[in-house]
Order: sequence, then structure tokens, then C-alpha cells
Amino acid sequence: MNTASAADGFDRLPVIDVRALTGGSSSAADRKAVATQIGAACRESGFFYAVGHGVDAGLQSHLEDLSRRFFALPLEDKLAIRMALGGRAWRGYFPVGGELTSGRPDRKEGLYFGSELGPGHPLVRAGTPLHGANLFPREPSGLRDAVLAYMAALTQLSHALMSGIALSLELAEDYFAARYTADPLVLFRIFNYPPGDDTAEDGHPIWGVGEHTDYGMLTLLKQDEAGGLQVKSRQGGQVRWVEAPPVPGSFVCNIGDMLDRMTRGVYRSTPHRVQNRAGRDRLSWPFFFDPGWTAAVRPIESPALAGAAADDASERWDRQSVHAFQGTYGDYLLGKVGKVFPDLKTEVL
Ligand SMILES: O=C(O)CCC(=O)C(=O)O
Ligand SMILES: [Fe+2]
Repeated sequence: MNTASAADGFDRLPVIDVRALTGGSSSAADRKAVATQIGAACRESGFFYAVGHGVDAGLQSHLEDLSRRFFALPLEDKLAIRMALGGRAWRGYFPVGGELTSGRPDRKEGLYFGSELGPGHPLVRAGTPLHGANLFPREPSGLRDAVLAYMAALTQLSHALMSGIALSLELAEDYFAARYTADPLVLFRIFNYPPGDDTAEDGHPIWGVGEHTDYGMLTLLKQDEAGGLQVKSRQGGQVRWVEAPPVPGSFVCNIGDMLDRMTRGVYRSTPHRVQNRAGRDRLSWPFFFDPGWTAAVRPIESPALAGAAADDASERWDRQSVHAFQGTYGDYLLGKVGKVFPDLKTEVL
């Protein structure tokens, strides 16, 4: 077993070919071999690049093209689907400065999407936050179909990667599907980070996204050529920010707070941030694959995690422990999103 842990620090993020998990006809040994690589990455940095994932390149470039066309529209057209109009479903467009990931406005604009649920869906009928219909722009009109097709493809890939993560923890391949993701919470965002100065007039650095960890289970990030994503490595009290540059045809995969909680900190939800220094727009497409809203997320019992006990609250960006909280994943998530969109919280929740 690989005994690396985040405490050792790291200087690069591995590239893992996940074909054996996504194809239909791989051997158990091949699946286990991929799972072992994923497990080592989750222990070391909580991040890896997935290649050989099988998500159609044509769909991806189509989505990229449509996304650029949307952000190029006049602000007023983009605001026609502003988040306040998405109500409790928390969908739509937010302008630059509209989101405060770690207490200060991020320099990014974006679109929020999620599973497309009609008014008859039980969670929508019950008024559950973050569940409902998407707000799609009128232009470019193809964005709706591209987003829905992309979310479907990434949902399938996430299930496959979670079966690898289960194997890496010496669990049955359907461990997560059986407990948490039969009906996953799927959130998808399209971000545009415009170029600009690194530092504000008051001397504070300006981030595209400030330092944070992801809240859920697994994030799959598509990024364009611009670069700027950085991952926090810590070695003996020294912090180093490791670049996660674009790797063609890959998704950057990272684990979120719920997997950190389930593994008692052995698989880390590692802080990361973005600063766009490319001198042009940077686009990214993070896809979040999370436990169902009503799931109570519990520590995993597995020999692979024997002896693990973590409370990292004092080190975390938000000074909160993912291990101590009580409640469902929905409760946890709501506490987080309320902080990053304070105005919207008052308006719609
Ligand atoms: O845009 C990126 O590269 C990262 C975005 C991110 O970290 C997030 O949305 O959680
Ligand atoms: Fe993130």
C-alpha cells in the first residue's frame, strides 16, 4: 500500500489513464491497478489528471465554443438569466465579482447548472434548495443540449471513477453507488476568468477563485489552455502552491470534503485557487459529483483506513472541520453556498 500522506507534501499531480474503469471489458487486475494509482494520488495530493476517460472530444469542443459565445454577449443579455431568477434552484448567470469564495469577490463570471428536474420531482415539490430547472440562455441556442449531454457523460464517468476509488479503499465497487450516489447531487458550472491585475488597490491579491476546498465528493474539471489553477502542498509547515497546468484531453479530478470525511482525512480535500495570468480570458468547466441531498455521510469502515483519525479544523481555509459536522450533505452544502452568495441567500432561501 502507498503510505504517502498530504503531510509529506507533493510537487506534481499524476496523470492516470482510467480506461480500465470506463471500458466494459477490462480485467479485475487492470481495474485494481488503476484504482491503486488513484488511491496513491488521493492520499498524496487529493488531485490527479484523468486521461483515457472516453468523453467525446467533439462534444467538449462544441461546449467550449458555445461557452465562449455566451460570455462574449453584452452583460445585459447575460443578466437575462441571472441567478436571482433561478430562485431556490440556484441556477443561472452571475457577473464578475458576484461570488465570494473565501470572503472577497472572485474575478470570474459564470453559469450555474445542475440536474434538470421538473416541477413534479419530489425534491422540487418539497422546495429543496439547489434542485429544479436550469436557466438556459436564448443565445447561443445550442448551449442547452450541449450542457445536458456533457452533464450526462460526466455523470457516467464519475460513477466509473467512484468505483475505482471504492476499489482503492478495499471496498466493493458499488460502495458509493449503493449508499450515496444512486441519486447523486450533480452541479455543473461554466466559469470565465477575465484577465486583469494580480493585486487590488488595497494591496490584497485578486483571485479568480480564492483558496477553498470543494464541498462534495468528486470534482472533474475541464480547463482551457490558459492555466492558473494552483493546489496547496504543505511540507513541515511550509506551504507551496503547485501548478495544475492544462494537460490536453484530461480532466483534473479532485476529492471533496465528503470523501475527506468518509476516509477520516486519509483522502484529502486539498485547498486550491485560481489566478489567471494568461492576459486573456480563461474558461473552465467544473463538474461536481456529490452525495444525494438527504444522505448522512459517515466514516468508512475498511482495513485500508485502520487507525485514521483526523481533525484538521485549525489548518483548513475555513477553520471548520468536515469531521465534526452533524447533519445531511444538504445541510453542509447549504451552509457553504450561503456564504459565497450572501445576497442571493437572503433573496431566495
Ligand atoms: O476553474 C478552476 O480551475 C477551478 C474552479 C474551482 O476550484 C471550483 O469551482 O471549485
Ligand atoms: Fe474548487
